[in-house]
Amino acid sequence: MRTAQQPATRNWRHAVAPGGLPLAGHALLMGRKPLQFLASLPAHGDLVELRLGPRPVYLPCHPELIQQVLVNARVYDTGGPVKEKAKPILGNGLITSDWADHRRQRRLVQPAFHAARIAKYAEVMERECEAESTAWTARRPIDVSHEMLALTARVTARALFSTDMAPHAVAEIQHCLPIVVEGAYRQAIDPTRLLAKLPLAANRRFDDALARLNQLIDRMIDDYKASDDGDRGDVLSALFAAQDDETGGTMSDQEIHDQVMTLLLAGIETTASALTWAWFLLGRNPRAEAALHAEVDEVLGGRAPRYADVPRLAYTQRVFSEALRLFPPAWLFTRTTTETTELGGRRLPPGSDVLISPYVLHRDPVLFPRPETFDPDRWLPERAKEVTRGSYLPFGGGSRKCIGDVFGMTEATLALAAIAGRWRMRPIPGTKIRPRPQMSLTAGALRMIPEPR
Ligand code: HEM
Repeated sequence: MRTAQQPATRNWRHAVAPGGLPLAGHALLMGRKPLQFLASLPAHGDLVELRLGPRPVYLPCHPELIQQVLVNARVYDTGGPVKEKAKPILGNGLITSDWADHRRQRRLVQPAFHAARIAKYAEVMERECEAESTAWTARRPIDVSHEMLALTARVTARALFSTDMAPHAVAEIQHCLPIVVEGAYRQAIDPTRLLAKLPLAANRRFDDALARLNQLIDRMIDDYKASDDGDRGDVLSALFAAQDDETGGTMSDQEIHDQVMTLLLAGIETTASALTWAWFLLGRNPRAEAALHAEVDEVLGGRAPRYADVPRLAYTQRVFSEALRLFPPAWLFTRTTTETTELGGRRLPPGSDVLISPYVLHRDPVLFPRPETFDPDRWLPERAKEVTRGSYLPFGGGSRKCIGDVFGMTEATLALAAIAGRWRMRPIPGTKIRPRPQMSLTAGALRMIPEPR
């Protein structure tokens, strides 16, 4: 019998995932229907072994085992083939650095995300959310995915670089980022590593978009260094000002470049995907939509939301938290063991790949009753305290927990409130979307009709 709360001494249940084939293992199942396949595995054990080709990989399904992996970042490092393929794109920044260097980098980048800086970035969020919510035409259908991506690209670009070059940078990022994200994902899942070398139009587009993003970041860095503005209140200024408490060291231009690229790739599509899912879910749940409208009307009384309103937009935040539970943008991430270790009573040799899937965890009926139901009030304080510790991980955990969690939550709360204050987002009957497990768990195009409220 599976239960959520179990003593540490219990006998963990191990299983090999069913359905493996002699050579391919579970690679075909993972390739075809990764979400359904992975979500079926907790029923088999607390730690499930699968094979992707010849390599065994491990999926811890119990929150306690997942915590063990996340908090022990030295033994469970971010390694393996996926990271090697990400390095030419992201360089050596927070996502790609190994354990020892990551600690130093995190000390240097963290100040850019302190509360006082977020308050400054929130001014950009307020402006951009207001601009987005006033740009639509009543009853003219929009692609919500496209709009949310444009919004989060503008917010992130302007929070990173608050200069006169911002409008150009925004357009360039909006154009290049989706191409780079899509290409990076294709490379990440290509076991042959040949795809990237073929003379395909898609590869040329990817190379061009990546080169343009790199040039843009270099120009922003040169521009900052040439100016004597000091602290402009943007992320770039914070990265230049950062000094390591332990060593007194600062970041080189190349390191700053790599962090900026990392922030662009980690911060834009994730928040946009979750916002898109939130609108999709609200469109199918009139009661939740009505509760959102009621809160926004009461707190804002018809004006645009401000950063200071965020704590009072509690239902709005619960809507976003629940969208993150059902459709966590980071649906799968990996760790690789750096030494022999033991997980759930099983010996893992060095170089073992471990998969962490917030999607699997968040849809486990043992952890979340009626897991498929969109119920923002799960996150009411009195109900949220019943949720098993470590079972809700939209932002990961341990020392590599998302550095942009508060940034993303603030941005999403302001975006939902600004739009819900003006519009009712009506679904178009017959519209079918399904989650696309790519770099983020995206929705693809989602057409909805904005109706004035
Ligand atoms: C709703 C939006 C977001 C979600 C769901 C999300 C999710 C995550 C998750 C799960 C991780 C951990 C991955 C791992 O452990 O391997 C992560 C890391 C990271 N995220 Fe986010 N993220 C979001 C928004 C943002 C934003 C807005 C930014 C920046 C502006 C950002 C920047 C980063 C960075 C730099 C890392 C690497 C942190 C490190 O290793 O120290 N994310 N994110």
